Amino acid sequence: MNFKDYIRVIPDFPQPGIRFKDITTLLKDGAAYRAAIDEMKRLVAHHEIELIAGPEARGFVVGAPLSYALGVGFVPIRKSGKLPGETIEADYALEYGKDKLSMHKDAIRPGQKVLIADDLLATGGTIETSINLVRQLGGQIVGAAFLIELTYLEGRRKLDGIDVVSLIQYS
Ligand SMILES: O=P(O)(O)OC[C@H]1O[C@H](OP(=O)(O)OP(=O)(O)O)[C@H](O)[C@@H]1O
Ligand SMILES: Nc1ncnc2[nH]cnc12
Repeated sequence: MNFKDYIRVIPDFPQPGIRFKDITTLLKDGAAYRAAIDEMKRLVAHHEIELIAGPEARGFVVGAPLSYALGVGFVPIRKSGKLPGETIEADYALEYGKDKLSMHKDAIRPGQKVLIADDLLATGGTIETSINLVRQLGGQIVGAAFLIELTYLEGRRKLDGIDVVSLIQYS
């Protein structure tokens, strides 16, 4: 399946100059969505994974089905002010803005092997900060998996030493 055919590119969203990769066109196609998750599962199959962590909101629509497929837990990384328990937080910047991410302090047991999952790797700001939060809680990052990678933004550079896989690349 050519997954790129299912992604819609919208120019100048959410701000001028950004070519937004819209995954809703893939998500609404049941066969394509399932095939994409199955393929991501195949790409990470060599890792020993105990938990998947993914950032709100699109990281949930990739990370949660992947965790179901692998039979492991899912931990949400949320924008600040959304999680009800005690949290740790960190500021971050992404391709078109900045925000604050948070995790529950008891989300991860020290030493747990965690795969980070998100829909898209752009500058890597979101994932770098997600990884820092997971590590702060004692989690061991075993890899990072994305549906889409914007290779021209070189987000991988921020993920030095981490096995990064992506299903679709834009260069
Ligand atoms: O590599 P980066 O430059 O950090 O950009 C990638 C991030 O940007 C998008 O999230 P966004 O903050 O737009 O939130 P959403 O998932 O709630 O739409 C996307 O889902 C990634 O998490
Ligand atoms: N170009 C882009 N399209 C969709 N989501 C993004 N997140 C960061 N950059 C993005």
